[in-house]
Amino acid sequence: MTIAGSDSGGGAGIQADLRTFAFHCVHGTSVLTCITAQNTQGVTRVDAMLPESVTAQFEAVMIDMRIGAIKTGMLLNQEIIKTVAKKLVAFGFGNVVVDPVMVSRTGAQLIDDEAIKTMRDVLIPLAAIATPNRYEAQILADMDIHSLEDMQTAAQNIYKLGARSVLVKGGGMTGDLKAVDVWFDGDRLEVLQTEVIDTNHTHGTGCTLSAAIAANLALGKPRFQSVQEAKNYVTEALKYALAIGKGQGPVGHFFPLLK
Ligand SMILES: Nc1ncnc2c1ncn2[C@@H]1O[C@H](COP(=O)(O)OP(=O)(O)O)[C@@H](O)[C@H]1O
Ligand SMILES: Cc1ncc(COP(=O)(O)OP(=O)(O)O)c(N)n1
Repeated sequence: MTIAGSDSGGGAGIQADLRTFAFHCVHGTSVLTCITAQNTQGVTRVDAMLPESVTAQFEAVMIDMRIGAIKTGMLLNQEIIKTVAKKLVAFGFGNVVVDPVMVSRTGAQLIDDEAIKTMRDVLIPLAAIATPNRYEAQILADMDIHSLEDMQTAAQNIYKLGARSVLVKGGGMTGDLKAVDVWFDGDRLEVLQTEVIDTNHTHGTGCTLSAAIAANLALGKPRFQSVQEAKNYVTEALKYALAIGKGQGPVGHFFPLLK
C-alpha cells in the first residue's frame, strides 16, 4: 500500500509508487492524501484530502486485503500525519517505510513547521525504515549535513527518534555522494554506493526508492536486502530516465522494456 499524494505529471507520488509496485509484481493499493497540480517544472497547487477520507480509504483496504507492507509519502499536513499514525497503531501494522516528504531535493520546504514536528514525534517512531533525503535528515537530526561522516551521524541521530532503521539518501549531496546512501539499524552502519548517473531527469527518485523497498518487504525480503535491491532498481531506472516535459523528467520505471 502507498499512502501518498497524486502527481498530475505522473513522475512522483502515487503514480510512481504504483508503477514501481507493478514492476516488482506486487499488487498496489493506494490511500490518496492530497492532489498536486504538478509537472516536470514544479508544483502549482496542492489540495488536501479530508482526514476522514484518508481513514475511509485505509480501512476499506485493510479490512479486506492482506497488506504486506506500507509506504508513506507526501502526507502534507499535521492532521493527515496524525490520522495515518493513528490508523497504523490501531491496526498494529509495523512493516512501514516512512518517506518523510518535507523538503524537496532543492531544499524547498513542502510542509509547515507543525507538520514537521508531528512527522518527527509521531510518525518516524512507527517506521520500520525511515528514508529522509539530505534536507529532511538535517531537520530530523538537527544538524547540517555536508559529508559522508555527517550522513552517518544523522542516520544514528534519527534512529534515536524511534525508527527501527534509517536510510539517509544522498541525492541532494554533491559529487560522488549523490549516489551514496547511509543505513543504520542500531547495529549495522553501512554505506550503499552506486555509480552517479549523469542526468537532469531525477524526478521521483525518492518515491520510487521507498516504493521499491516496500515492494521488497512485501515479498518477504529482509530490511537491508530490500533497501539494497531498491537502490539498484533506482539506479537502473535513472539510466533510462524519460526526457519528457521542459524540466526534470521521471525515472524509467520499466527500463527493461526501454533497453
Ligand atoms: N544522479 C544520481 N545518480 C545515482 N543515484 C542517485 C542520483 N540522484 C539520486 N540518486 C539516488 O536516488 C535515491 C533517492 O535519493 P534522493 O534523490 O536524495 O531522494 P528524494 O527524491 O527524496 O530527494 C537515493 O538512493 C540516491 O542515492
Ligand atoms: C505528490 C508528490 N509526492 C512526492 C513528491 C516528492 O517526490 P520525491 O521522489 O521525494 O522527490 P524528487 O525526487 O522528485 O525531488 C512530489 N514531488 N509529489
